[in-house]
Amino acid sequence: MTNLQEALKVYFIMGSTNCLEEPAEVLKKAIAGGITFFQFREKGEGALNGAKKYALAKKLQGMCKEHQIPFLVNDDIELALELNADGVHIGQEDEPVSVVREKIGDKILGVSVHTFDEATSALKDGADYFGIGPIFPTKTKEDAKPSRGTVLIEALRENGINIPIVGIGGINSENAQSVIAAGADGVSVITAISHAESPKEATRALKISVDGKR
Ligand SMILES: Cc1ncc(COP(=O)(O)OP(=O)(O)O)c(N)n1
Ligand SMILES: Cc1ncsc1CCOP(=O)(O)O
Ligand SMILES: [Mg+2]
Repeated sequence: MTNLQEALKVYFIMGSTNCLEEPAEVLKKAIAGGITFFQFREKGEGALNGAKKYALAKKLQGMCKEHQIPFLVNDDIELALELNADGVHIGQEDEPVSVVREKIGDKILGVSVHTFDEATSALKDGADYFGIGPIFPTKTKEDAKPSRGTVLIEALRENGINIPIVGIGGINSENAQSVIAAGADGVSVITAISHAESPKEATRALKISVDGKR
């Protein structure tokens, strides 16, 4: 496996409902800007299902493969297995971490955690990395919890928990460095790239911010 900590730096999450143009076009531009990780998250009003969802996932996976970018599937374990994806991302309302670990073997398993207890359970049950957020307010996820800044990331690091962590929720090139400074290894974003006038430039700017060059 690639070094996960390093690979999580600029983590783009997207599905057709997040895009202002063809999803493949958006992904192509994000790849040109330098994303390091990708999650297919086909969710929300108007989301694709069945064969159409599979076809889009397959197309985006092919693009990621061409550029050696890990391709994860959000929530849908069966789709991830069918596609032989690099991994899955699940949250507290999805299937239990231990069950998913059993199903996916040594594929990458990302888990959303919101409290210290959720984090220690997920760690014990086989998570490879944590997604923590919303860090900042977001309109992208309707059922998101209130934003809580970077307190949980800081608490985990202060307690010696060194699993790879990405922050999520309302992150952009202006605030990404503060998430890294709190102890995250990377930032995961939807609209900062998918709704940008130039997804390529937005990705570049995020990368610079994560690398602390501004
Ligand atoms: C990297 C990353 N972190 C958190 C999430 C959110 O997962 P979840 O809480 O299961 O919510 P949905 O994305 O399924 O709506 C994520 N997808 N990715
Ligand atoms: C999926 C998810 N989980 C917590 S916040 C969020 C949405 C992030 O989207 P954005 O980067 O547009 O705020
Ligand atoms: Mg989920």
